[in-house]
Amino acid sequence: MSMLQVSGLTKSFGGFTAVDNVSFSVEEGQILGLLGPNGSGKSTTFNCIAGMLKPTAGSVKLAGEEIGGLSADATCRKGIGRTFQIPRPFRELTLLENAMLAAHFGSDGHLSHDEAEAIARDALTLAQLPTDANAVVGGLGAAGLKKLELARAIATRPKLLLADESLGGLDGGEMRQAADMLKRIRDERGITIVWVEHIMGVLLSVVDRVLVLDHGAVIFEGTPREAQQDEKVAEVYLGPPETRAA
Ligand SMILES: Nc1ncnc2c1ncn2[C@@H]1O[C@H](COP(=O)(O)OP(=O)(O)OP(=O)(O)O)[C@@H](O)[C@H]1O
Repeated sequence: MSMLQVSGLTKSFGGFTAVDNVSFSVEEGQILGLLGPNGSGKSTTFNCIAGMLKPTAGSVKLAGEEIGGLSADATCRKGIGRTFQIPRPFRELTLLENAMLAAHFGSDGHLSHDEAEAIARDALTLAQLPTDANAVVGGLGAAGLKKLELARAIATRPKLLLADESLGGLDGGEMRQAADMLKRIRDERGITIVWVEHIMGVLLSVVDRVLVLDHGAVIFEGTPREAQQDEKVAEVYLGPPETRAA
Protein backbone atom coordinates (compact mmCIF):
# COMPACT_ATOMS: atom_id res chain seq x y z
CA MET A 1 0.00 0.00 0.00
CA SER A 2 1.19 3.53 -0.67
CA MET A 3 1.66 5.35 2.61
CA LEU A 4 1.97 8.66 0.79
CA GLN A 5 0.55 9.49 -2.59
CA VAL A 6 1.17 12.95 -4.03
CA SER A 7 -0.62 13.66 -7.33
CA GLY A 8 -0.32 16.77 -9.49
CA LEU A 9 0.90 18.86 -6.56
CA THR A 10 1.27 22.49 -7.57
CA LYS A 11 2.09 25.50 -5.44
CA SER A 12 2.25 29.04 -6.80
CA PHE A 13 3.29 32.19 -5.01
CA GLY A 14 1.65 35.01 -6.98
CA GLY A 15 2.64 34.38 -10.59
CA PHE A 16 5.59 32.13 -9.67
CA THR A 17 5.12 28.36 -9.67
CA ALA A 18 7.50 26.89 -7.07
CA VAL A 19 6.12 23.32 -7.38
CA ASP A 20 4.74 22.33 -10.75
CA ASN A 21 2.55 19.24 -11.10
CA VAL A 22 4.66 16.96 -8.92
CA SER A 23 3.52 13.34 -8.49
CA PHE A 24 5.14 10.52 -6.52
CA SER A 25 4.28 7.88 -3.99
CA VAL A 26 6.07 6.20 -1.09
CA GLU A 27 5.30 2.62 -0.14
CA GLU A 28 4.75 1.70 3.50
CA GLY A 29 8.09 1.14 5.30
CA GLN A 30 10.19 2.76 2.59
CA ILE A 31 12.59 5.68 2.81
CA LEU A 32 12.37 8.19 -0.03
CA GLY A 33 15.15 10.73 -0.50
CA LEU A 34 13.78 14.00 -1.91
CA LEU A 35 16.72 15.82 -3.45
CA GLY A 36 17.36 18.88 -5.56
CA PRO A 37 19.52 21.99 -5.71
CA ASN A 38 18.73 25.24 -3.88
CA GLY A 39 15.35 26.66 -4.83
CA SER A 40 14.18 23.51 -6.64
CA GLY A 41 10.97 23.27 -4.59
CA LYS A 42 11.86 20.66 -1.94
CA SER A 43 10.78 22.72 1.07
CA THR A 44 7.61 23.89 -0.67
CA THR A 45 6.67 20.27 -1.49
CA PHE A 46 7.50 19.23 2.07
CA ASN A 47 5.45 22.07 3.55
CA CYS A 48 2.44 21.25 1.36
CA ILE A 49 2.53 17.65 2.68
CA ALA A 50 3.05 18.76 6.30
CA GLY A 51 0.17 21.26 6.24
CA MET A 52 2.35 24.36 6.58
CA LEU A 53 1.30 25.50 3.09
CA LYS A 54 -1.99 25.01 1.22
CA PRO A 55 -1.45 23.46 -2.23
CA THR A 56 -2.67 25.53 -5.18
CA ALA A 57 -3.72 22.29 -6.89
CA GLY A 58 -3.27 18.55 -6.56
CA SER A 59 -3.84 15.87 -4.00
CA VAL A 60 -1.92 14.53 -1.00
CA LYS A 61 -3.09 11.19 0.40
CA LEU A 62 -1.87 9.53 3.59
CA ALA A 63 -2.67 5.80 3.64
CA GLY A 64 -5.37 6.48 1.06
CA GLU A 65 -6.97 9.42 2.90
CA GLU A 66 -6.92 12.89 1.37
CA ILE A 67 -5.07 15.30 3.67
CA GLY A 68 -4.15 18.08 1.21
CA GLY A 69 -4.98 21.51 2.63
CA LEU A 70 -5.37 20.36 6.26
CA SER A 71 -3.68 22.47 8.93
CA ALA A 72 -0.29 21.48 10.38
CA ASP A 73 -1.78 20.22 13.65
CA ALA A 74 -4.55 18.26 11.90
CA THR A 75 -1.91 16.74 9.61
CA CYS A 76 0.15 15.74 12.64
CA ARG A 77 -2.85 14.05 14.28
CA LYS A 78 -3.49 12.17 11.02
CA GLY A 79 -0.03 10.62 11.44
CA ILE A 80 2.60 12.85 9.84
CA GLY A 81 5.53 13.80 12.06
CA ARG A 82 8.11 16.29 10.88
CA THR A 83 11.46 17.68 11.86
CA PHE A 84 12.56 21.22 11.21
CA GLN A 85 15.70 22.21 9.36
CA ILE A 86 16.54 24.66 12.15
CA PRO A 87 15.80 23.05 15.52
CA ARG A 88 13.80 25.29 17.84
CA PRO A 89 13.17 23.25 20.99
CA PHE A 90 11.70 24.82 24.14
CA ARG A 91 15.02 25.62 25.78
CA GLU A 92 13.53 26.31 29.20
CA LEU A 93 12.03 22.79 29.27
CA THR A 94 13.91 19.51 29.81
CA LEU A 95 14.44 17.00 27.00
CA LEU A 96 11.74 14.81 28.52
CA GLU A 97 9.28 17.71 28.72
CA ASN A 98 10.00 18.67 25.10
CA ALA A 99 9.23 15.12 23.97
CA MET A 100 6.14 14.91 26.24
CA LEU A 101 4.71 18.07 24.69
CA ALA A 102 5.19 16.50 21.26
CA ALA A 103 3.41 13.34 22.45
CA HIS A 104 0.41 15.43 23.50
CA PHE A 105 0.52 17.39 20.23
CA GLY A 106 0.35 14.17 18.23
CA SER A 107 -2.60 12.78 20.17
CA ASP A 108 -6.17 14.03 20.36
CA GLY A 109 -5.45 15.36 23.83
CA HIS A 110 -6.45 12.12 25.53
CA LEU A 111 -3.04 11.03 26.79
CA SER A 112 -2.49 10.84 30.53
CA HIS A 113 0.70 12.30 32.01
CA ASP A 114 2.12 8.79 32.46
CA GLU A 115 1.28 7.73 28.90
CA ALA A 116 2.90 10.87 27.48
CA GLU A 117 5.98 10.29 29.64
CA ALA A 118 6.33 6.67 28.47
CA ILE A 119 6.02 7.72 24.81
CA ALA A 120 8.53 10.54 25.36
CA ARG A 121 11.10 8.26 27.03
CA ASP A 122 10.75 5.74 24.22
CA ALA A 123 11.28 8.46 21.58
CA LEU A 124 14.32 9.86 23.40
CA THR A 125 15.80 6.35 23.67
CA LEU A 126 15.31 5.74 19.96
CA ALA A 127 17.06 9.06 19.25
CA GLN A 128 19.88 8.06 21.63
CA LEU A 129 19.26 10.93 24.06
CA PRO A 130 19.16 10.75 27.87
CA THR A 131 15.74 9.99 29.34
CA ASP A 132 16.30 11.16 32.91
CA ALA A 133 14.04 13.95 34.10
CA ASN A 134 16.92 16.40 34.64
CA ALA A 135 18.50 16.30 31.17
CA VAL A 136 18.33 19.77 29.62
CA VAL A 137 18.54 21.25 26.12
CA GLY A 138 21.46 23.55 26.98
CA GLY A 139 24.77 22.03 25.97
CA LEU A 140 23.37 19.95 23.11
CA GLY A 141 25.47 20.56 20.01
CA ALA A 142 24.22 20.54 16.41
CA ALA A 143 24.00 16.74 16.34
CA GLY A 144 22.20 16.60 19.71
CA LEU A 145 19.66 19.20 18.59
CA LYS A 146 18.97 17.19 15.41
CA LYS A 147 18.40 14.12 17.60
CA LEU A 148 15.94 16.09 19.72
CA GLU A 149 14.10 17.11 16.54
CA LEU A 150 13.77 13.42 15.68
CA ALA A 151 12.71 12.49 19.22
CA ARG A 152 10.00 15.17 19.16
CA ALA A 153 8.75 13.99 15.76
CA ILE A 154 8.74 10.32 16.85
CA ALA A 155 6.89 11.21 20.05
CA THR A 156 3.94 12.33 17.92
CA ARG A 157 3.75 8.63 16.87
CA PRO A 158 3.76 9.18 13.11
CA LYS A 159 3.00 6.71 10.32
CA LEU A 160 5.04 8.98 8.06
CA LEU A 161 8.11 10.93 9.16
CA LEU A 162 9.13 13.97 7.13
CA ALA A 163 12.79 14.69 7.87
CA ASP A 164 13.95 18.14 6.76
CA GLU A 165 17.66 18.60 6.01
CA SER A 166 18.81 16.33 8.83
CA LEU A 167 22.47 16.60 7.81
CA GLY A 168 22.84 20.41 7.75
CA GLY A 169 25.58 21.66 10.07
CA LEU A 170 26.93 18.18 10.88
CA ASP A 171 30.45 16.87 10.29
CA GLY A 172 31.18 13.68 8.34
CA GLY A 173 30.90 11.26 11.27
CA GLU A 174 27.75 12.94 12.59
CA MET A 175 26.17 12.76 9.11
CA ARG A 176 26.75 8.99 9.02
CA GLN A 177 25.18 8.63 12.48
CA ALA A 178 22.18 10.79 11.50
CA ALA A 179 21.63 8.67 8.39
CA ASP A 180 21.92 5.44 10.40
CA MET A 181 19.42 6.78 12.90
CA LEU A 182 16.79 7.41 10.23
CA LYS A 183 17.37 3.89 8.94
CA ARG A 184 16.97 2.47 12.45
CA ILE A 185 13.70 4.39 12.94
CA ARG A 186 12.38 2.73 9.79
CA ASP A 187 13.83 -0.72 10.55
CA GLU A 188 12.72 -0.88 14.20
CA ARG A 189 9.40 0.98 13.98
CA GLY A 190 8.37 0.47 10.37
CA ILE A 191 7.87 4.23 10.03
CA THR A 192 7.76 5.40 6.41
CA ILE A 193 10.17 8.30 5.81
CA VAL A 194 10.49 11.13 3.31
CA TRP A 195 13.92 12.63 3.78
CA VAL A 196 14.47 16.02 2.19
CA GLU A 197 18.10 16.92 1.72
CA HIS A 198 20.07 19.47 -0.23
CA ILE A 199 23.15 17.24 -0.50
CA MET A 200 23.18 13.65 -1.78
CA GLY A 201 26.18 12.26 0.10
CA VAL A 202 25.40 9.67 2.72
CA LEU A 203 21.67 9.77 1.96
CA LEU A 204 22.13 7.50 -1.05
CA SER A 205 23.41 4.66 1.14
CA VAL A 206 20.24 4.63 3.25
CA VAL A 207 17.22 5.48 1.08
CA ASP A 208 15.23 2.97 -0.98
CA ARG A 209 14.26 5.43 -3.69
CA VAL A 210 15.29 8.87 -4.83
CA LEU A 211 13.21 11.71 -6.27
CA VAL A 212 15.07 14.70 -7.70
CA LEU A 213 13.40 18.07 -8.27
CA ASP A 214 14.68 20.91 -10.41
CA HIS A 215 12.81 24.18 -10.97
CA GLY A 216 9.76 22.73 -9.23
CA ALA A 217 9.45 19.64 -11.44
CA VAL A 218 10.46 15.99 -11.02
CA ILE A 219 13.52 15.31 -13.20
CA PHE A 220 14.36 11.86 -11.85
CA GLU A 221 12.82 9.01 -9.90
CA GLY A 222 14.57 5.72 -9.26
CA THR A 223 16.95 3.79 -7.05
CA PRO A 224 20.05 5.39 -5.47
CA ARG A 225 22.22 3.43 -7.90
CA GLU A 226 20.27 4.74 -10.89
CA ALA A 227 20.48 8.28 -9.48
CA GLN A 228 24.27 8.06 -9.38
CA GLN A 229 24.35 7.07 -13.04
CA ASP A 230 21.73 9.53 -14.32
CA GLU A 231 22.97 12.31 -16.56
CA LYS A 232 20.16 14.76 -15.65
CA VAL A 233 20.89 14.31 -11.94
CA ALA A 234 24.61 14.83 -12.56
CA GLU A 235 23.85 17.96 -14.53
CA VAL A 236 21.79 19.68 -11.78
CA TYR A 237 24.35 18.75 -9.14
CA LEU A 238 27.61 19.05 -11.03
CA GLY A 239 26.79 21.29 -14.00
CA PRO A 240 27.15 20.46 -17.72
CA PRO A 241 29.76 17.74 -18.52
CA GLU A 242 32.17 20.19 -20.19
CA THR A 243 32.44 22.27 -17.00
CA ARG A 244 33.07 19.36 -14.63
CA ALA A 245 36.49 18.59 -13.21
CA ALA A 246 38.01 15.43 -14.69
N1 LIG B 1 6.63 32.13 0.46
C1 LIG B 1 7.21 32.27 -0.73
N2 LIG B 1 6.92 33.31 -1.55
C2 LIG B 1 7.51 33.44 -2.75
N3 LIG B 1 8.39 32.56 -3.29
C3 LIG B 1 8.73 31.50 -2.53
C4 LIG B 1 8.15 31.29 -1.22
N4 LIG B 1 8.67 30.15 -0.71
C5 LIG B 1 9.52 29.66 -1.66
N5 LIG B 1 9.55 30.48 -2.73
C6 LIG B 1 10.34 30.28 -3.94
O1 LIG B 1 10.03 28.99 -4.44
C7 LIG B 1 11.19 28.38 -4.98
C8 LIG B 1 11.39 27.03 -4.34
O2 LIG B 1 11.78 27.23 -2.99
P1 LIG B 1 12.02 26.04 -1.96
O3 LIG B 1 12.36 26.67 -0.65
O4 LIG B 1 10.86 25.12 -2.01
O5 LIG B 1 13.30 25.34 -2.58
P2 LIG B 1 14.25 24.26 -1.92
O6 LIG B 1 14.51 23.23 -2.96
O7 LIG B 1 13.69 23.80 -0.64
O8 LIG B 1 15.58 25.09 -1.65
P3 LIG B 1 16.66 24.98 -0.43
O9 LIG B 1 17.50 23.75 -0.70
O10 LIG B 1 17.44 26.24 -0.59
O11 LIG B 1 15.89 24.89 0.86
C9 LIG B 1 12.34 29.33 -4.77
O12 LIG B 1 12.56 30.06 -5.97
C10 LIG B 1 11.84 30.24 -3.66
O13 LIG B 1 12.41 31.52 -3.77
